[in-house]
Amino acid sequence: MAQLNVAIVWFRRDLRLYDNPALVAALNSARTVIPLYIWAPEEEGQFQPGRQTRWWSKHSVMCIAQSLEQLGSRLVIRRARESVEGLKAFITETGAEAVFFNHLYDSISMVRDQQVKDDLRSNRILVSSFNADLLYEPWEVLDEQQQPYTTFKSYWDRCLAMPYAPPLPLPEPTGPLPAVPEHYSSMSVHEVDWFFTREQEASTEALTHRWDPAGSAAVARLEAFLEQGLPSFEHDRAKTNCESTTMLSPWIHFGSISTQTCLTCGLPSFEHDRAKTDRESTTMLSPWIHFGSISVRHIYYRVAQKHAEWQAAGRDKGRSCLDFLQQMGYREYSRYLAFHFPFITERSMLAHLRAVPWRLDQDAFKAWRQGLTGYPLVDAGMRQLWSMGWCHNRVRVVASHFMVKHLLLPWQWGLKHLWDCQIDADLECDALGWQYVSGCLSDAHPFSYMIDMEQEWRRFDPDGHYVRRWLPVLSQLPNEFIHQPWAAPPEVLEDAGVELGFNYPWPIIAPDAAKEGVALASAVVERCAPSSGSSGSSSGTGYSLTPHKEPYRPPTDPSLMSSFLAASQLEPSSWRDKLPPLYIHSATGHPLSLRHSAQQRPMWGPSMQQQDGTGFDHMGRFYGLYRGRMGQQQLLLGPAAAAAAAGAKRGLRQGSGGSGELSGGTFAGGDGELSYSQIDSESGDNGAALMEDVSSSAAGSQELRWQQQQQQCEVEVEDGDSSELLPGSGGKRFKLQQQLGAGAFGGGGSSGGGRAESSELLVVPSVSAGGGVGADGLLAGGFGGRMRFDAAAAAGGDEDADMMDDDYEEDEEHQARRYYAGRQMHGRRFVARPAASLSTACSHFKGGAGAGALDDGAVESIGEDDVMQQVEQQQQQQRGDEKLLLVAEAARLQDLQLEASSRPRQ
Ligand SMILES: Cc1cc2nc3c(=O)[nH]c(=O)nc-3n(C[C@H](O)[C@H](O)[C@H](O)COP(=O)(O)OP(=O)(O)OC[C@H]3O[C@@H](n4cnc5c(N)ncnc54)[C@H](O)[C@@H]3O)c2cc1C
Repeated sequence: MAQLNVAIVWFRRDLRLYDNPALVAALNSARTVIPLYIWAPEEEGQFQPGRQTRWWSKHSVMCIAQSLEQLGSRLVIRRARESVEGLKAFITETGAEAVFFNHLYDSISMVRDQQVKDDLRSNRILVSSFNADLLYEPWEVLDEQQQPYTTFKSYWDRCLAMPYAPPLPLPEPTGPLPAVPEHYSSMSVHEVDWFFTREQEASTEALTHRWDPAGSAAVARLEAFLEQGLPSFEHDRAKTNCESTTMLSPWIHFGSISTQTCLTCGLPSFEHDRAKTDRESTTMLSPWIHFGSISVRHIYYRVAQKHAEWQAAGRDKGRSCLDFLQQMGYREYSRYLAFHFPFITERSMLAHLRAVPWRLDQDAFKAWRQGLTGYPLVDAGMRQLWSMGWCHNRVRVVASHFMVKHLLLPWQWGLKHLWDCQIDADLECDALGWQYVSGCLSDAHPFSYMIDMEQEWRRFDPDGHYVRRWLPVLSQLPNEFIHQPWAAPPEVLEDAGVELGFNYPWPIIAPDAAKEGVALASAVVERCAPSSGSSGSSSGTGYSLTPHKEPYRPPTDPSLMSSFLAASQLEPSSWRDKLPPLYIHSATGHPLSLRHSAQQRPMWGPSMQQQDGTGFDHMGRFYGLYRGRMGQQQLLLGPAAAAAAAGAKRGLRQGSGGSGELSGGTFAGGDGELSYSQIDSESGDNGAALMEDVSSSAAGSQELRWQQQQQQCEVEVEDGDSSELLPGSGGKRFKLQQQLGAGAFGGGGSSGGGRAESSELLVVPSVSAGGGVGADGLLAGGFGGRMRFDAAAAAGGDEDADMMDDDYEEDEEHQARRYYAGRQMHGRRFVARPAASLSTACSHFKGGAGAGALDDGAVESIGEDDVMQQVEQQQQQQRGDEKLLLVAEAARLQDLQLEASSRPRQ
């Protein structure tokens, strides 16, 4: 019987109507129940939602708002800097007497929720909170001494043996809900600033084609999994390609699904299928689970129900069911650890693991993020992640393990990167994953353990299907070499069109060297390990059980490290010198930092290797789709185009990565992802603030610009024929004092050309188009420089590739038309599209279009008239050498500005 007049249900990551105890309690307590959602990302500090999560939040909130409306209620959406303030203001406005919400377990939420309780209770407001996220609350599952468990097995065994079952999922309220009075204003979902910028929002548009955040979609996925995936989960879950798991995590996270719906899709084979990388062996439900769109209790009981059905039918699928539930158990455990040890997002659970002498190498980190490590399984995973925001758990394990062990990069960096780019980004699960792969938990492998990469690919992607899908540049390699292109004989590589160091990197580190590095680092760690039973550890496990949130510490604890160094009589610098060398490529193919040049491998091959644009670019990134708008025209561009497009827009801080990542294929190779690499955790800055700082990340690399500026690179333009560069072509040549063509043009745009011929940059019309004529265009280009170079040659050239600049001046109309034609050049056929000419006219798409020009089919719906119209604009804007000179000058100025803004802060 309702006793109160007005109560508020505060929705967070429990975005569903069924199995929502806070909603039920409110409905039972008050005559008017107001569902409230407060968007206050800033209060999450450095873990405020990443780009992908923002997209999901928006759509998830839209779904719950619709569901509430269907029942006669209304979701009130408010914006606040801090939820507490927003909540208090709304209570004052409504005169609410009670607030109901469901628990969250990350440290930021726990602190905030406690503050809410204290604040409201001191104002005599009733506050009640409930468990809607877990089978058991963390404080329910304790050992005999009433202490938390610190190994998963002991924890999960206890959960399975609990004397009482997890709460049954509550049904959805039936009948109409109390109406929310009109005068309580609400933002519409579209008014909320979900994203940092409009460009960022646009960059997530492609997610719409991949994901449906509605709770009903999660339920459908779960049901399908229970029928098709679960029976063989025990064997197949390691198939990493994609859908062998539920992908329910965001729904569950936001609470939009309940367990009943979940339990019928891939469950029967879960035990066999879940680890296979080349097909759908797991549920892929993680994003829904994360957002609570699906309830974990619903999943739990649907699996149990399914198990009972199979048993009754004489089918023994117990192993698969248990294996699957164990995955859910890991999620439970992540919250359990976060509750009892709230520092797990920042510090190793095992104290001595804080002594790992990390490499702190931004270039290596960047190569890893961009999928340019030269290890196909790792690179494929990172590209899938960029493209979909999701990849199979096994791939996450392999990729993160590679980062931590092969590259010796601090796991906290990886955690933040995944936080930014995963669609199911979930702080507790993310932290648990990283703590495990880094050996930071007492039941994890020790730090010295390294997974056998060969065994991984033989087991999880034996035929290379997964790698072929996400690294099309390697797709023609025979199975034998698909996972180790470096081992293929030259003729095999040539037949497959793979040019190591050019369209796919050499391995960033040799396996033996990686082992050496880990052995060295392990020596430090072991030295710092507490002896069994020493103080500071719990039960001899080495755990530091400090039960409160500790302040952030640098990845390598200096005090631990210095004691090791003192003991071993090593200087810090000499220690670092002992680490094995890395070979690093940038996204633009530029050798960012080639240390140990004596051992340097051949990096670059001939420039005309690129095929005729059937779906991948010169660095092996393949073309998907990027949707953009130019006037009324809908554009579909490849990732290079997207990269450039994003890069072209000055002030679009996250640059090409933002666009690239949505480009359907893989990531675009831009620097959007720099946002996290730039995060200085110690300062506690968040992604948003730092994106502002990464102003030079548009299309090229901050490092490049910085380096270039150091070397005072100058650009000059020379008239004349560039036949040495490209027989028969009549392009313009930019001479760079240094080889840093990329830097000279402020972006990847010109880097292809610049790098291709070492110190010379051939400027052909499409490069000027793509590389940028006009201020914005200077940042255009992305990594497609070389492609534009080729494309331009092909597009403008005759059979002997005779082209460009003169024709360009004299006959732009003719040239524009020629972009439609396929051309022969050096025996290769190029199909050049109007994009090249389009690029010159559209300030937003300048660079990309140039790249798009090569990409057969990447540009759609561009009529010839449009091209001509754009050429007209182009004629007005840019003419010949003078303009190019201006461009060069503007580029230099821009670099100066970018350099100033990107200079490391003091
Ligand atoms: C370095 C690293 C980072 C990770 N970051 C995240 C993250 O941010 N968000 C996230 O949801 N998962 C994370 N995981 C765990 C795991 O990779 C995903 O949960 C899983 O791949 C999701 O796919 P699925 O829904 O098909 O899983 P299924 O196998 O179908 O499992 C069903 C559900 O169980 C949970 N689950 C499964 N495996 C794990 C696990 N190892 N740890 C915790 N929960 C699990 C998820 O909620 C998942 O949706 C991370 C793992 C690693 C190694």
